[in-house]
Amino acid sequence: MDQTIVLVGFMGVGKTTIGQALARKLDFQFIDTDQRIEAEMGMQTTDIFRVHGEAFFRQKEKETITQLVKKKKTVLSLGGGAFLQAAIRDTCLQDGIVICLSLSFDGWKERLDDLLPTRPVLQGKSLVEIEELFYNRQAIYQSHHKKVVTDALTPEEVADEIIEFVLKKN
Ligand SMILES: Nc1ncnc2c1ncn2[C@@H]1O[C@H](COP(=O)(O)OP(=O)(O)OP(=O)(O)O)[C@@H](O)[C@H]1O
Ligand SMILES: O=C(O)C1=C[C@@H](O)[C@@H](O)[C@H](O)C1
Ligand SMILES: [Mg+2]
Repeated sequence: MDQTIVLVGFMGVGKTTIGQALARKLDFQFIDTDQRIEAEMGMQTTDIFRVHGEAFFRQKEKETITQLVKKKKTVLSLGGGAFLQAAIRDTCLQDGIVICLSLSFDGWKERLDDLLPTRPVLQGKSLVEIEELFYNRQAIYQSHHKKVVTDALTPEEVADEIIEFVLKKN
């Protein structure tokens, strides 16, 4: 099993944390696409949105993911909005194993304070608007090979469930 494992889901569901645990267990490389874009641009995501605009970020995100999903032995953690683009969904479903990480809104809300400063799409929104975005976004994450509900699981347990799935699949 050497195919790239792609983690998708809303901001803060645990893609980076779980992705790192998963990569360590599988001895795969871990790449977070937000971090990759930030390193290339030498700017934080919030500043990329502010200076260059969201459309610029989305284009960069598409180019970055299209290239990285072709790698082997990699866990790829996507930005929370990446699956808004059909081209990204298609390439990930074709070339990778797509795992959707899911969390209830109640569970997610507990992480909100940590996420707010660094997530441009949450800034300036009321809790009601954020909840609406949370539910509206769920449709795009339904393009996947496997969904894991993470509310009652530690990152290690989620990683183990993903490993069980990918080993069975191959
Ligand atoms: N299974 C879990 N149980 C408890 N806390 C978790 C779990 N997974 C992640 N967390 C915590 O939730 C927060 C958000 O996690 P993380 O940064 O990995 O999310 P993300 O999906 O990568 O977010 P983003 O899309 O915004 O980059 C972190 O503080 C992390 O420690
Ligand atoms: O959900 C989103 O639209 C985003 C999520 C983050 O991971 C970043 O990719 C960026 O802040 C946009
Ligand atoms: Mg992340």
